[in-house]
Amino acid sequence: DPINRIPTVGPSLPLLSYVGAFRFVAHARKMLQEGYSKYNVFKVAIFDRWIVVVSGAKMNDELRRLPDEVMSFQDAANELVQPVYTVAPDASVNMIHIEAIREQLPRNLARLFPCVVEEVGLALDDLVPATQDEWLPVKAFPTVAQIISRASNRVFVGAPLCRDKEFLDLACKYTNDVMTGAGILMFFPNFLKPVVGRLLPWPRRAIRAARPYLKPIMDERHKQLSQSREGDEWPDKPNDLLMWMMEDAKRTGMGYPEDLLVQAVLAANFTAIHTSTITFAHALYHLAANPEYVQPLREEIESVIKEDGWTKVSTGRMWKLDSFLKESQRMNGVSGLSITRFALQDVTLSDGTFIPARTVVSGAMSCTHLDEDNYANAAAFDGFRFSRMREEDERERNKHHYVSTSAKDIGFGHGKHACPGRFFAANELKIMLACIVLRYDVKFREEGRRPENEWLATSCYPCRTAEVLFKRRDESHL
Ligand code: HEM
Repeated sequence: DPINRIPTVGPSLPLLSYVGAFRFVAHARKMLQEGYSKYNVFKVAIFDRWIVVVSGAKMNDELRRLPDEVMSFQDAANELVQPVYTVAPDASVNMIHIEAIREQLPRNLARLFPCVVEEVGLALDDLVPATQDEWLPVKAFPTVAQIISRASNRVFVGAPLCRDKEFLDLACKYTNDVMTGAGILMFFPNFLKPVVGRLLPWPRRAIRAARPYLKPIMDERHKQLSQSREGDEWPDKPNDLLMWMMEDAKRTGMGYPEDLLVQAVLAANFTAIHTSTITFAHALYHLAANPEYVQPLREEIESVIKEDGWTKVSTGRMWKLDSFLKESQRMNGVSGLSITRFALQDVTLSDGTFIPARTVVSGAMSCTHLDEDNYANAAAFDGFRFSRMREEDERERNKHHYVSTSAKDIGFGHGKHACPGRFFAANELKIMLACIVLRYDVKFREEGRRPENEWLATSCYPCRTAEVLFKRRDESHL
């Protein structure tokens, strides 16, 4: 097997590779770093396959440039997540939510911005009811997940459903179940995945449970849509992902595919909640552990809002806020890997490495982000690293935005398949961080100490049990 010629981190003999796969679950970060330091291209074992990992910015660029017919993004997602069994059977084949996330969501961001500001404010009122008198301990990770799912669903299905606690719990649980399902299937060889996949109960249960929440809304909209002619607007027509998908379905001759729409709403929740929750909790922990960032952030946010109000455009002038989130994502990320692809044919890389067809290949994200060749003092959190770069060099002014990607900066992937939800995610996370900075002081009980990240295979979670202490600020001067 030509894959044996690629150097391995961990044991490489057939049975011993399972030992490597177990080690990878607990020590992925170390093993990726070991491979990155030693090799241009290396492989690690997971339970059902090898993953070939490329090292460094140059190789990331080479990987992302390979066309879909050679290195496929979608086939990699299918192989690793098995979405037909873990996400939703129909929405994984007919991905109407991806089309809407790619096309309509970015176009509507400015119009939806005030809705997200309102929803985040209301969610904080409910979930973080801190006073000025004493510190309120808040279990940060699940609280962030609730806020993210509420704000995201404001844009996916609108109010009041986005405030329904049971619907949001369902969406968050579904997101975790998708990850559990994908984790379970990884233990089985390819020929058994369809058998075991069909036995996973969660997607079916979630689709059944979500239907009664969505059906009345969809029926009402369908009625209105049937009565309106192409191009006609009805007063107060909702402007959200569900509406865009329903219009698309009508336009493309699918009619009113009820079940597909329910699945697509859930699938959109999966893509948005998991990644955004992890990313925001990482940033919140940096803020709580590093109070020196609070004042400069407050000054920037307050002065921009005072001058120009709070809009998508004015938020673009909050360079420090943007930089803080980007730096947090550089240091932590959601995964040790990015730009993950599946070879549909044999490929020889520029360094001579031969990759046989049907191999999963990926870029070493965390190692790229912590490489001194790419970032000075890379191991240190420097919240205003990117805003300084924009200020110091005029030519750099339009680079280093949170949403920009490059071969050195692959937190949102890079190239044709770079995350299409990142423009929305960046807005949402900036609104959340700004609201928290304006309303509260935050800290950890053990001041200045950020809890260790929890790596589970390639996933890089912030500590999921940590409490952040919140105290409401005196806002009478605002
Ligand atoms: C901070 C939060 C987020 C992070 C860190 C993130 C990260 C990523 C990454 C690394 C990829 C793979 C890119 C590649 O391999 O080149 C991706 C793809 C994707 N993301 Fe995100 N994402 C986030 C938020 C979102 C949100 C909020 C949505 C939806 C509204 C979304 C929708 C998608 C979709 C649909 C894809 C697949 C793209 C394709 O099919 O080409 N993401 N994301």
